[in-house]
Amino acid sequence: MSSSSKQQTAAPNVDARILDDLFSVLKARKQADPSSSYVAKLYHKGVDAILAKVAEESDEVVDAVKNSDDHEVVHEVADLLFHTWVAMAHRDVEPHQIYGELARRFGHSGLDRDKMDKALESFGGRRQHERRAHVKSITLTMRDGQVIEGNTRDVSLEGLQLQTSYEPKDNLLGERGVFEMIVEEQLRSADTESERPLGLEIPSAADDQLHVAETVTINRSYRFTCEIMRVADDSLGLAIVEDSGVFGYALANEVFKDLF
Ligand SMILES: N=c1c2ncn([C@@H]3O[C@H](COP(=O)(O)OP(=O)(O)OP(=O)(O)O)[C@@H](O)[C@H]3O)c2ncn1[C@@H]1O[C@H](COP(=O)(O)O)[C@@H](O)[C@H]1O
Repeated sequence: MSSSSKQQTAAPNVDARILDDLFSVLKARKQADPSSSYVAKLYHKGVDAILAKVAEESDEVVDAVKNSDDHEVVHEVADLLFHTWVAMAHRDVEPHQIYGELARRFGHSGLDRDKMDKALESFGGRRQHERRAHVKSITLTMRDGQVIEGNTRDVSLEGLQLQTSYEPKDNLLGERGVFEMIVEEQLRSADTESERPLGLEIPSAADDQLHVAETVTINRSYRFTCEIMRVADDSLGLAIVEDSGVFGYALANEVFKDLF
């Protein structure tokens, strides 16, 4: 057994977290010797071989559901999920992106999704598949008490684009902190004009404590580690750090509820 596979002897989670456990192993196998690992051998054979297995397992799931017992269905669905995860690892698509997309869709039937997609298309269009035209006012209170006004725009599920007139912008770059997305349940009604301000305080680089100036009382709040980064020559973004897909869920609820 190769040393890297020895490392995976810890008992796996027997719930959905197994998908994350598995993905960690699949990522580790990118450095493994193909002779010691089925996954490494697949990577070595290349993307066509990986996709051929996904297609093969998909056919086997279809056949099992139509003609076999539950045990066989479970076996083949596990094969399909596994090989799909290998394809994702090959593409460096992380599980949380899938979770975030499913969260975005959560609670909306297929019809709602069409409606949602249509609403989004008329709402400044869907850019790069995940981008949503979306403006929320934001108040940044620096550790020295300086207040910076801005707003979030062009939101993707990985982060928020931050626009602020604060200068020099470079002073904010690289600052890490936690920001809280606060979702106002009572404002869900479609006829409520709501510029929901988000409270955000960026600490000085030396201070990782963050006191979020909560600016909206809410039913639900989510805290995310973020880092200020440059997203274009003249604008900043809040990159969500180590998000487990909850950001996508919170954002989906916060953004899409305006549309219904
Ligand atoms: N979950 C799996 C997993 N599921 C299926 N497989 C392999 O995928 C192949 C499936 O091909 P086939 O469908 O042709 O084989 P089969 O399933 O036996 O036969 P049928 O389903 O066609 O009837 C088999 O070789 C299985 O062993 C897997 N190989 C590895 N993993 C995981 O990946 C990790 C890394 O594996 P290695 O890289 O080999 O160490 C392991 O620790 C596991 O957690």
